[in-house]
Amino acid sequence: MLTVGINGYGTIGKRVADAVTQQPDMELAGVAKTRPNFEAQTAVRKDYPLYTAVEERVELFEEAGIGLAGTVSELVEQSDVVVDACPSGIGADNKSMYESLDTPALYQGGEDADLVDTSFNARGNYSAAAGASHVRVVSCNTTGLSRLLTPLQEQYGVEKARVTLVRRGGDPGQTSRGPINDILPNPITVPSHHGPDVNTVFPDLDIDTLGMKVPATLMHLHSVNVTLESSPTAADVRDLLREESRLFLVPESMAIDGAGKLKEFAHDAGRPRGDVWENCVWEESISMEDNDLYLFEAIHQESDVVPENVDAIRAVTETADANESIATTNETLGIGL
Ligand SMILES: NC(=O)C1=CN([C@@H]2O[C@H](COP(=O)(O)OP(=O)(O)OC[C@H]3O[C@@H](n4cnc5c(N)ncnc54)[C@H](OP(=O)(O)O)[C@@H]3O)[C@@H](O)[C@H]2O)C=CC1
Ligand SMILES: O=C(OP(=O)(O)O)[C@H](O)COP(=O)(O)O
Repeated sequence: MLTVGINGYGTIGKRVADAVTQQPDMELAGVAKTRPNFEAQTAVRKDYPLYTAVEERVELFEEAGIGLAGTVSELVEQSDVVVDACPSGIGADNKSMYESLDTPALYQGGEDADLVDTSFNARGNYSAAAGASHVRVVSCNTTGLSRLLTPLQEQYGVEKARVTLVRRGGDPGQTSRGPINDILPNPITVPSHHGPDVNTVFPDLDIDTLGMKVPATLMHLHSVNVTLESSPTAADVRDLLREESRLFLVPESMAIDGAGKLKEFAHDAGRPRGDVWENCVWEESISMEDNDLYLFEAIHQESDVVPENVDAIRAVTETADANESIATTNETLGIGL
């Protein structure tokens, strides 16, 4: 049984914590918070041992009537693996603590790639994380791109990928984010950070990316063009992608015209928090022009990295191979719409 601690209990951390509790080979050591807000209170309601991320703030929790199990270093000490889901840059600050307590750590996509031994995507490079001490689960967008490009590369070869990412401005709870009435090239420079980030998983893949931000919170949307090294039909590509467990091909018959209905579908399907762990590829959009593949896909930024974090825990501890881990994670979470 692997004991897993979660440091940073926000959008990503709380979802990873819930996912860990569903794994047959893992137990949650606890979660660390800096303050006794609604998320801390929810953790307590779920019986997750709560640790303070800042030692001097013990009193804040006491005043709020929240009992603490200890401090974050005690959480890390008793964990076989710690998942750092702190805001971008804080993971780097925490690295020395994980090292001093000799605990392997997973970081998220907001951290720099050079912080870690390897960046990680379960379908793309699972085995690269074997025995590593510091692993970065790539960002939501890079996770989505890696899942899509891996089967295309394996089956047809990728000559060049070009992707425009229409990014949500912030998550639903991030009230200070924007834009609220604009359409931004973001970053304005080309390529955006996503292409180089994909190269942390596939060093040799030729990919250019452009990013935008729009006034939406639900999902990101990718407009994808991949020049393949062979010329399958669109039907061939649909069949190939349909076989991928973390790609959901949105059928025309569902009449899902965008992220709003995708999220509604996820809620109707009983998904926790309306999470959509899979890339959502519109089946009708999959088109071939000579060697050029075109498609649209939507990525639920709050949740697609959650199964990847679970798999990365098994990858660093070498307790399962990629296929075993992906199958267990998919089954326990209920992945497959
Ligand atoms: N949201 C997204 O769409 C995605 C985010 N990521 C990446 O995941 C990481 C986390 O992002 P996200 O979950 O969105 O961020 P959030 O801000 O939602 O959650 C992070 C939480 O960490 C807590 N925190 C802040 N400082 C510390 C600290 N010193 N020690 C422990 N906890 C702390 C905060 O909670 P409190 O202070 O209340 O304890 C905060 O809620 C980032 O690297 C991000 O780039 C990756 C994919 C998608
Ligand atoms: O990693 C993400 O997006 P990104 O791949 O566009 O940087 C997450 O959606 C978080 O992005 P944010 O940095 O806009 O919160």
